[in-house]
Amino acid sequence: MRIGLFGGTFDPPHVGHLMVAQIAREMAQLDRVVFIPAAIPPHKQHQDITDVESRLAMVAMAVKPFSSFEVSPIECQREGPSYTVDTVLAYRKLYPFAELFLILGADMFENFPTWKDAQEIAKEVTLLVAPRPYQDVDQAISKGQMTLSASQIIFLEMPALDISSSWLRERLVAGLRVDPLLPDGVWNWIVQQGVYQQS
Ligand SMILES: Nc1ncnc2c1ncn2[C@@H]1O[C@H](COP(=O)(O)OP(=O)(O)OP(=O)(O)O)[C@@H](O)[C@H]1O
Ligand SMILES: O=C(O)c1ccc[n+]([C@@H]2O[C@H](COP(=O)([O-])O)[C@@H](O)[C@H]2O)c1
Repeated sequence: MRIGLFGGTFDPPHVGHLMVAQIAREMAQLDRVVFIPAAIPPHKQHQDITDVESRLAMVAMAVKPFSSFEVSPIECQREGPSYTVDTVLAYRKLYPFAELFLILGADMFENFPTWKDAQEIAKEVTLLVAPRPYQDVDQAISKGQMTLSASQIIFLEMPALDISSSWLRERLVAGLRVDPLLPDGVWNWIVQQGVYQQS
């Protein structure tokens, strides 16, 4: 079994996330891609982040049409910062013989060496790195303080998609439409729940 783990804040999930997951699935022949919303993303200011139940609900809606995609609440059930090493080791325990992959954008790849127990993570997974605009991956590699062999990294072949949750949030808070860039159902849910309405 080949499992892709795709962690993120997903505040909100967008079509960029779905396309990255699709290309990862194709290029690494993944049987499953597991989207894992971080309860407390270690490198983000978490007081500004939408509650994890709402993000989990949005991701569940986003993956629904895709039979190989699923969402896991594993990081929502843990106390404290959502460290990827804990998630990877939990999956290793659940699936001792699976090939594990970690999907991440080039921005995250750049600071991967600073993650908690990055070496431990790198022992367990192959990294699937998606391009992001303005992010030079070669430079990211040379900046890294840890050595990853070429066989530990697969660069996803796709155009860099200039879509981010933060830009979508800015528009949502301003009351502007973003539905063309949201997965099916997510826009209606956001409007119904008033998730990004300014208080
Ligand atoms: N458009 C995109 N192209 C490639 N990778 C992406 C894209 N958007 C997000 N990712 C990757 O998906 C993972 C989860 O990202 P996250 O949920 O933080 O979305 P984001 O759009 O980067 O959010 P924000 O703008 O709030 O930082 C990260 O590894 C990130 O690099
Ligand atoms: O484990 C870490 O030290 C670590 C540090 C920074 C980010 N991450 C993970 O990287 C993923 C993307 O993070 P973010 O902040 O872009 O949503 C998410 O799953 C985070 O938990 C993990």
